[in-house]
Amino acid sequence: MKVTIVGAGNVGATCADAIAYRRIASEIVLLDIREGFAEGKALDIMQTQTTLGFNTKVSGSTNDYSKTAGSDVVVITSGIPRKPGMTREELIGINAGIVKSVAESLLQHSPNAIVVVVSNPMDTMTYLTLKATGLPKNRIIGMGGALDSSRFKTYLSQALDKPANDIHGMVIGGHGDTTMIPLTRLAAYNGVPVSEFLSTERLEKVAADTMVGGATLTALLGTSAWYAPGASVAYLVDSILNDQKKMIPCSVLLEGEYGQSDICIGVPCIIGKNGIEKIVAIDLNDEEKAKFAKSADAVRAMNADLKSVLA
Ligand SMILES: NC(=O)C1=CN([C@@H]2O[C@H](COP(=O)(O)OP(=O)(O)OC[C@H]3O[C@@H](n4cnc5c(N)ncnc54)[C@H](O)[C@@H]3O)[C@@H](O)[C@H]2O)C=CC1
Ligand SMILES: O=C([O-])CC(=O)C(=O)O
Repeated sequence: MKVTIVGAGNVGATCADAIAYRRIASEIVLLDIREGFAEGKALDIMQTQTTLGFNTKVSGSTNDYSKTAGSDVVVITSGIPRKPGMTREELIGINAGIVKSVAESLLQHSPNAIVVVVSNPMDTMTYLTLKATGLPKNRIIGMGGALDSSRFKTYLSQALDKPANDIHGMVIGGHGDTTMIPLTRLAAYNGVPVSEFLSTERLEKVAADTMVGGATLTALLGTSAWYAPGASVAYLVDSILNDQKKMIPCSVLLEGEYGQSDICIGVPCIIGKNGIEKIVAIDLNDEEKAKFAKSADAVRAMNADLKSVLA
C-alpha cells in the first residue's frame, strides 16, 4: 500500500517515520516545495531501516506529483503552523490556498485515494478539500480528534496516576482551543467512569488542559507540536490501510447527524478501507448537545471565510 504525505516539515516527516517504523504501508512518498527537503527527510528515515527493522520504501519529491501516483492514502500537512499567542484560525489566509492546490494536484495522480487533512484550521481545511474536490464524504477525513483524544487520555492518566492505555475517552467538536469537547462523562478507567475517582473540579481541569493542549505545546516549543500529531495520523492511516474499523473521532461532513448539516466537524467515526465507513451517533446529554451546537456555530463561521478561495 502506498501513502503520500505532502509537507515534509515537523508533522509530515514524523508521520512518515511512524508509518514506516510501524510497517503500516509498503511505500511512502514525502513531497514538499522546499528544494531537496523531502528527499533529505526520506533518506534520513531510510537510514533507520536496519537499526529499527523495517523495509518500507520511503522516497522524497520536490513538488513532482508524478511520484505520488497511485497512492491509496494521501495526507495533507502542508502549510504554516501557528506561533505562540496565535490561534489555529489565524492560519486560514495562507493555508487555504496551499491546501486547495495540493489536494487538486494529489487527486490528478491518485484519483482513488482517501484524503487525510491535517493542516490548520483543520475543520475548515477539511470542508475546503471536500468542496474543492467534490469527492464523496467518506474519502475526506480531517485529523484532529485522534490527537485531542490522545491528549485527553494522557491528562486523565496523569490525574488518575494510572496507565494511559487503561483509559478510554474521546474529544469531539471543532479542533480549536475553544471548540473542543472532551467527553468527561463517558471517559473510563478500565470500564469504570473516571468520575468515580476524580472530583468534578479535577475533571474540569483535565478538560480545560486538553482544550488548550496544542496552545500549551506551541508556547513551550515556539511552533506547534509534531510527535503526537504525527503518531495520530499514523494511527488513523493504519485503521484505513488495515481495515481495522477503529472508532476514531474525525472531522467529517455532517448531513443531519448531531443536528448539523453542511459542516465538517469532529464526531466519532468507524474508520476502515473505505475511509469514513460510519458516523457513530452517541447519546449526548443536554449540556453536551449545547456545547456541540456552539462549537458547530464557530466552525461554520470560519467556513464563510472560504468564499474567495472556493469562488
Ligand atoms: N490537525 C492537527 O491535529 C494538527 C495540525 N497541524 C498543522 O499542520 C500543518 C503543518 O505543521 P508543521 O509540520 O509543524 O509545519 P512545518 O512548517 O514544519 O511544515 C510544513 C511544511 O509544508 C511545506 N509546504 C508549504 N507549502 C507547500 C506546498 N504548497 N506544497 C508542498 N509543501 C508545502 C513547507 O515547506 C514545510 O516543510 C500546520 O498547518 C499545523 O497547524 C499541526 C499539528 C496538529
Ligand atoms: O496547536 C496547533 O496549532 C497544532 C495542532 O493543531 C495541535 O497540536 O493540536
